[in-house]
Amino acid sequence: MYTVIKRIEISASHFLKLSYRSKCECLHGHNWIVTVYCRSKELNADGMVTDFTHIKEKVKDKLDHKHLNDVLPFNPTAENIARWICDEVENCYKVEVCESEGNTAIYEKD
Ligand SMILES: Nc1nc2c(c(=O)[nH]1)N=C([C@H](O)[C@H](O)COP(=O)(O)OP(=O)(O)OP(=O)(O)O)CN2
Ligand SMILES: [Zn+2]
Repeated sequence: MYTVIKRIEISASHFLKLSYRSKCECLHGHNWIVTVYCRSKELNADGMVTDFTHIKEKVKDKLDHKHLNDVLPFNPTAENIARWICDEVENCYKVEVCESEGNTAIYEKD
């Protein structure tokens, strides 16, 4: 089994729609750290699990310097973002989304 791990930094704003009062309902931004894990039993014809550059493009082109509420069709919590990235990237099985040093969400496929 081969594994590749790609770490990506993103600056983006968001606000959360919540069922309770929270400061996070107000527009604010983070310097997000996203770590994408991909794995495969076999390498492709190029000798890769998934190209690091393609992983970066999928995530960064869509999210960097964007307002996440405008570009994602769901409430942009760290958990939902991790799930969305995992579904977007070829061979991805796990994504960590860190919105600040103390706040990390992880999505992993079963
Ligand atoms: N489970 C989750 N909880 C929260 C999320 C989330 O995505 N998943 N997101 C937020 C907000 O985005 C907010 O920006 C972070 O909240 P909070 O930790 O309260 O604020 P700070 O980063 O400023 O941390 P301090 O400890 O207050 O310095 C909220 N919750
Ligand atoms: Zn936030």
